[in-house]
Amino acid sequence: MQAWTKPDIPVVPGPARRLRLYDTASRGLVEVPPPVSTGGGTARMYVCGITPYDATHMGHAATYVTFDLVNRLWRDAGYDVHYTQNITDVDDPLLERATATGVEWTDLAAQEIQLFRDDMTSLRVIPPQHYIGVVESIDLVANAVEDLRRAGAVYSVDGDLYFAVKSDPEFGAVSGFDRDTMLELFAERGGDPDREGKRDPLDSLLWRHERPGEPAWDSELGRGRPGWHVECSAIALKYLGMTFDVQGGGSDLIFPHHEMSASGAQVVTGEHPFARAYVHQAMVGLDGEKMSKSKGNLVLVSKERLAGVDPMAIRLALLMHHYRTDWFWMDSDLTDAQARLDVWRGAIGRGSGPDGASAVDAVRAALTNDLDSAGALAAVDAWAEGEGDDHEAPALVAQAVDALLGVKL
Ligand SMILES: Nc1ncnc2c1ncn2[C@@H]1O[C@H](COS(=O)(=O)NC(=O)[C@@H](N)CS)[C@@H](O)[C@H]1O
Ligand SMILES: [Zn+2]
Repeated sequence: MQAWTKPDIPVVPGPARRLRLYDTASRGLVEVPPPVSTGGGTARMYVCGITPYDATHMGHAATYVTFDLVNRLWRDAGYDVHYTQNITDVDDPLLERATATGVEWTDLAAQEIQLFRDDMTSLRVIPPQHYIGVVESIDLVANAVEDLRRAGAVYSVDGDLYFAVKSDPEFGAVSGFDRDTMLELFAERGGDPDREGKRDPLDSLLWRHERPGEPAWDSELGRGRPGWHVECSAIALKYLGMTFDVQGGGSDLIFPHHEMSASGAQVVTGEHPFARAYVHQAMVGLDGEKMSKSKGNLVLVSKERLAGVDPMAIRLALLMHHYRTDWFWMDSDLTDAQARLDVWRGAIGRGSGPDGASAVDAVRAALTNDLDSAGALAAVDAWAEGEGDDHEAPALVAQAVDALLGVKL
């Protein structure tokens, strides 16, 4: 699937810093890639993509901007970034929305994916090298299910194929949740713990056999369509391989999705871990509730753009919040962000300013410390409000704000 236009990324002089991120699995900061990475000069990341409807709300945007910071910091440190992102362009919620709105599910997916591309382009998010839809990967996913079957991890319930979670000794290592929490979240997030005939209520659907009126594809597994989690195991394994550096997504994916995707890949390969670090964006809400399609309380990037809001102000509004702290979207954030943008643009228009190299290092220090974006913004604020006679500073700071924060001044 076609991704989107890559923004230009200036090279910023001065020493880069190594990135540490909070890893959900080990509940601590980890350096990614590890200092003596076996991967040489490459850094590999998989970020779960959208299910293409109601795109792109500010929760989606927060997630993709967060992992764009990781991408930018790795490039700043000289890594060759291998970035893969999927698109869940066939799944129950998409089919339900298409039926509810009386449109062909393929048309809904196509228009929402295009909207997402436009939004990502306007927010200057660097596109993944591999932007992979499930529909174009049916054989890849079916082969992964076949691999799981050969590993003895698959059984059938009335023709639907399930993953036996007990086949992965590492199951539970991603989330660290207790069983009750797992059962509750599994039921809330698309699982079917109470289905008759399952060996373990937590076993997850790998392949849904064809039902009348539902899309289905021929495969060695029979006619049907993929379950949700295995798609991300299969796509990450094909385009990144095992033990890539970062598996990213929102915190609502910790369980079951990232747990199951990791387990599936671990059983297919017999290796672990699937990812070195599992990194999660906290939830963005509106008026006291999580922003989500099911609630319909969405603030869309495209709506703000069409209303004439500068996408760089939207990006700054997102960066005002730490990625690991749940927050609520406020229109006042946008006003504050626009004001900050005006101050910064004014400051780089001056002939000189305070020492540029130390301001840039302060931005690098904040961002590489678990993406302390608010700290990075404060460092630029301090530079913009200061006085000085460093004539190279305005250009240098503008380059760093563009390359590291993704904000074009
Ligand atoms: N309110 C929110 N705040 C922060 N992130 C969110 C929010 N809602 C969704 N996300 C994140 O946005 C990304 C896309 O969400 S999604 O459209 O529902 N799609 C999916 O979760 C699957 N297609 C992943 S394979 C996911 O990483 C999800 O965790
Ligand atoms: Zn995923």
